Amino acid sequence: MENHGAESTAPTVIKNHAKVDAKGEDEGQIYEESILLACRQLPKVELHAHLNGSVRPQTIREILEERSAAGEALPVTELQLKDITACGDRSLADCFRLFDLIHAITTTHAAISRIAAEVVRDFAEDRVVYLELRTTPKARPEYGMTKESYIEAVLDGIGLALSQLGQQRCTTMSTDLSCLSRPGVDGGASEGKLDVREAAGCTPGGEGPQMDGCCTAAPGPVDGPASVPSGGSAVVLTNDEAIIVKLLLSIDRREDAAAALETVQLAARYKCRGVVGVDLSGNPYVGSWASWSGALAAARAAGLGVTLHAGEVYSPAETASMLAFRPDRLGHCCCLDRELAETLRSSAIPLELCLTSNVLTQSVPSYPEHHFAELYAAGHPVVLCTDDSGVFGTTLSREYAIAATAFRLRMNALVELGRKSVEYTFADAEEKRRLRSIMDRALVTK
Ligand SMILES: CNc1ncnc2c1ncn2[C@@H]1O[C@H](COP(=O)(O)O)[C@@H](O)[C@H]1O
Repeated sequence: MENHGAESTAPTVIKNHAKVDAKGEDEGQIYEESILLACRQLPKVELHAHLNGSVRPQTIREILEERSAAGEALPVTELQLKDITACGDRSLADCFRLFDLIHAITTTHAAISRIAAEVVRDFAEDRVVYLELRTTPKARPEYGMTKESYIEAVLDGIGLALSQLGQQRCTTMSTDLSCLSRPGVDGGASEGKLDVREAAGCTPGGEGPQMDGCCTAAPGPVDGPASVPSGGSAVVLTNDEAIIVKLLLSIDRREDAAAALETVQLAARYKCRGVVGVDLSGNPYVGSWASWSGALAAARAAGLGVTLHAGEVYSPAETASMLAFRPDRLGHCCCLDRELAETLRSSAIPLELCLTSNVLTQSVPSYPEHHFAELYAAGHPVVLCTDDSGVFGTTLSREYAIAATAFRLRMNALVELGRKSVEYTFADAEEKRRLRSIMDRALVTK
């Protein structure tokens, strides 16, 4: 592996406060701010992000305020709210208790749409050019919600964000080139600037997204090379860098075979609306593989991508069954014995790796000891992802900055990581071509 080669005149060091508190100051040092800023300028691919885990803490507070103002009894106590909105070390078991609390708050179609819209905007702001968002469809009869209407609410939110992103790009062209400058998840240090060539592709009011089949923010006819950022933290976007968003439907491990099959059937039905695959997730201590394997085989037969959370805890028999199933991708794989690790390596199944999630939940002991290092060095296909950016207080750029520091990767190695990630997406051939060309330009200019 290579050195990242960052300049280091009086660097601002970002610390992981949870680790600082627990283990002393130096262990909290995880990257320099200059590296984070550089990572924010890289086009990136996010393949493992759970919708309700990516919710902004502020949104949770605001939804509760609205419910309180409407005279509703609140589903969480002050203490629980503090727990949800504080990012830090938590055991996996704590995480799943937290997700139940978040679900008790985000109960309505409006809340789900809002969260989906915000999550898409946050990833776009972080220069994610391709996002596969995943969520578990939920039926809540008391709120008039079916699994189908839940999916519609998510798609509405994605569509709203894409249309807003498209409008911001186009309407601001004539007046203010810094229109994409808005507070970011971690402080708003990045600014978006539009390439003037976009002007030719903009219609007054902007173009809306195409939610029927393809979820892309305002693609325009201009296809020119990316501008080289003039310095600082400006992110320069060109029209063909508009974020592409796809949806995966998750099967929760608490669900039985019938519920899992229902999710797969919904995913197949919503293929024409941007649903590209199915995920198996949820508390790894719950349920058994045999309950969902039939539904997952049906997903594959229906032409859907399949990705599985595997080996988040040590569960060798189940992990062996999952590897034998040969899904398109796997998430985590933190706890494998030597034999399983060898099977994984020879399978060449791409891995979605979530550094901060795994460290904070103590699935791996520290960033430098994360299995990313070994797999990356061995040339195994790996993709850096956030998992639950709201719950773990991270962004994809931050995960890249942590990887750059912990594994001593240069910027071009990170671009190459993003470029390879394109091959593991569930995007179609044309979308992959477009994404490859974005990555290639970044490789040349960084
Ligand atoms: C920390 N590692 C993890 N391991 C396993 N499953 C996880 C997870 N993080 C999130 N989820 C899954 O995603 C749901 C929240 O998003 P949605 O309501 O579906 O949008 C959680 O309830 C859990 O099932």
